[in-house]
Amino acid sequence: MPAISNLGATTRTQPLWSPDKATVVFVLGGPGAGKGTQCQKLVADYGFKHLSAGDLLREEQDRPGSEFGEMIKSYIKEGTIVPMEVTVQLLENAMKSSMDGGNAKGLFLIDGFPRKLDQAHAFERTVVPSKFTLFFECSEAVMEKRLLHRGETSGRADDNIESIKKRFRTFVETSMPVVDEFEKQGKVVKVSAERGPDEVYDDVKRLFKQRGVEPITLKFVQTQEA
Ligand SMILES: Nc1ncnc2c1ncn2[C@@H]1O[C@H](COP(=O)(O)OP(=O)(O)O)[C@@H](O)[C@H]1O
Ligand SMILES: O=c1ccn([C@@H]2O[C@H](COP(=O)(O)OP(=O)(O)O)[C@@H](O)[C@H]2O)c(=O)[nH]1
Ligand SMILES: [Mg+2]
Repeated sequence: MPAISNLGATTRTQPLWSPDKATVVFVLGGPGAGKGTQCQKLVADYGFKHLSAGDLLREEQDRPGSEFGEMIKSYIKEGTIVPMEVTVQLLENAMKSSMDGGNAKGLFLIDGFPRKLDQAHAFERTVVPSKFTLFFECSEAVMEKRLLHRGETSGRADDNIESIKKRFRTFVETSMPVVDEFEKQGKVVKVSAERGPDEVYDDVKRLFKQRGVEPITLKFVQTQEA
């Protein structure tokens, strides 16, 4: 991944792309709601590039020589939101390299972002306005169970009960206002995320269709049996 040597993105006054050059669907929901799991399914069927803000931050945290590594580590452990200049720049860099590298249509699922109003405003003002937000609704009891299970193998510093409780609090206090704001604009697609991954995905597909987003059609060569 390219280094984030400058954090200029958020100082621009115009978006880098117009919505006809880049289609961004934000994917939100509490920690453990299943954002990453559903994004993987969507990538296979719709040709989106999946960008997880959390993954990009963890990658920058572990990049040798990063001036932001220690800062990112402590925000993640505490379940708080890394200053938006860093995250918006990481996303912009990843979007540029995806579009240079074959994602000519510029289809993006941005997973776990924006988690705070300042990030939402900065991204839409300086990178590209989003198409809509896919929001996974899930109770804390279910999310906690999933995260503790994930923590058995994830190696993540924040999949433990102390960090999970802090992340829930950040989600309610800081991230839900983002969903509320997009909802007022009619830009939220809500899905109940408590059933199994395939049942949840059936709803996602149905709702994408309603929003005019269709799967990639694969052309099969028909073979005839003698
Ligand atoms: N619908 C589901 N039912 C049960 N477990 C799920 C479901 N979706 C995801 N999981 C599991 O729950 C954990 C959290 O899912 P993940 O996709 O990483 O969520 P998020 O990105 O929202 O934190 C993972 O271990 C995943 O395998
Ligand atoms: O825009 C973002 C997205 C994530 N994070 C941090 O990264 C952590 C993990 O995010 P991720 O999306 O990977 O967690 P998930 O919800 O998928 O469990 C969050 O708790 C935050 O501390 C952040 O600061 N800004
Ligand atoms: Mg995730």
